[in-house]
Amino acid sequence: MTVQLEDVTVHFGNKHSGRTCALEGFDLSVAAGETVALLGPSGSGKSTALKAVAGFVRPTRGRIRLGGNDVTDLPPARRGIGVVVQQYALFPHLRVADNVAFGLRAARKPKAEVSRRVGEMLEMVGMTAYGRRFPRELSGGQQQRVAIARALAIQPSVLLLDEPLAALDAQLRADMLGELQKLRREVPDIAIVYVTHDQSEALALADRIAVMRDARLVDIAPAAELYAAPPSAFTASFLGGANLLPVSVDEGAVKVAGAVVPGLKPEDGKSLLCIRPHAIRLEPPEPANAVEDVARLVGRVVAAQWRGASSQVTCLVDGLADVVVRVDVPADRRVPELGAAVVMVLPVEACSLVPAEVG
Ligand SMILES: Nc1ncnc2c1ncn2[C@@H]1O[C@H](COP(=O)(O)OP(=O)(O)OP(=O)(O)O)[C@@H](O)[C@H]1O
Repeated sequence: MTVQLEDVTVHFGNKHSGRTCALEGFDLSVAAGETVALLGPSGSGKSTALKAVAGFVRPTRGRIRLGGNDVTDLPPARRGIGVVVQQYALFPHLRVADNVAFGLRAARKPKAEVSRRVGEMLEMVGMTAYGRRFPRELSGGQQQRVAIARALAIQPSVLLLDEPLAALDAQLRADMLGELQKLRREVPDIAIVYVTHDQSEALALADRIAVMRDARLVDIAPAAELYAAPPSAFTASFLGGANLLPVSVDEGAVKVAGAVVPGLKPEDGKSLLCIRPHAIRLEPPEPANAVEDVARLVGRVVAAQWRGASSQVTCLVDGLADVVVRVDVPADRRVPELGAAVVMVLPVEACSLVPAEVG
């Protein structure tokens, strides 16, 4: 079932308590079988958008449609949506199987159907052996799996997930991410909206990513496209921490700090060069092989952080005040000393141009 938010605006508070605009003119359409991640910094309006779809907040303006039907005025329980939030929110006094059965019983489904469906759901999330336990007797990851089983038991055609992995440690998060990928294959027709501030979750799960900032949608595109060719400076740095370097145009050539970026064509209104930290190579300052399709920036190392599989090295570029370049140096390459002069090699196929921020 398609989920549509049309020009949705949500204001909280009043003139006494102070008004917050949590969502402003928000448009989004999620097709049946599609997963869209809402990605953005804290307070950007992601949860509010999701709550508007679930019916937990009432839009100040705009409409919510499910399968083409206007549900803006329907209470949450009548929207037929599965919702999973960050803090599991299982009923503590009910056993696992009863938690999963809750929505089916509320809908007065026959006993045999309830027990068959609960069995299927627990099997799908690998929790068959835990049906008689109480939530407090489960780990965080197990509780979250039960929460997902409960949300899916009512066979919703829309599933809303609000930071479902945020309360889990790194290993569990990775395991659950795998489970969610599996779930998508098992319920292929469901529309999923996935709220996260974690770009790796968004990249792993979403068909499309909607990047949000200050109550608005900034960019929306297929995940790979948004990563490879971000349309805005904000998305470039939020998704993958891209470097953004000011360019000048000289006789039809794009230049960074006076160095030509061969093969890159100037584009109207785009004055920043975007390149990911892992795409840059560091070399000692020696004469270059001129035939390479690369830009070469001269500078020096000002900081280095070891991160296990790689080190992040921060460099300043000669001739570019106040601009730092972050470079990921893989563990098998030598990390230059602090203060060392280096050449940052920018392969042209990894460079794109984005507009500078306005306002
Ligand atoms: N019930 C509420 N009353 C008043 N203000 C609210 C309410 N809920 C959210 N807000 C405000 O609306 C804005 C958007 O909040 P929202 O929870 O949608 O952000 P978010 O992107 O989901 O953030 P996070 O990643 O921190 O959960 C914030 O400024 C928040 O303080």
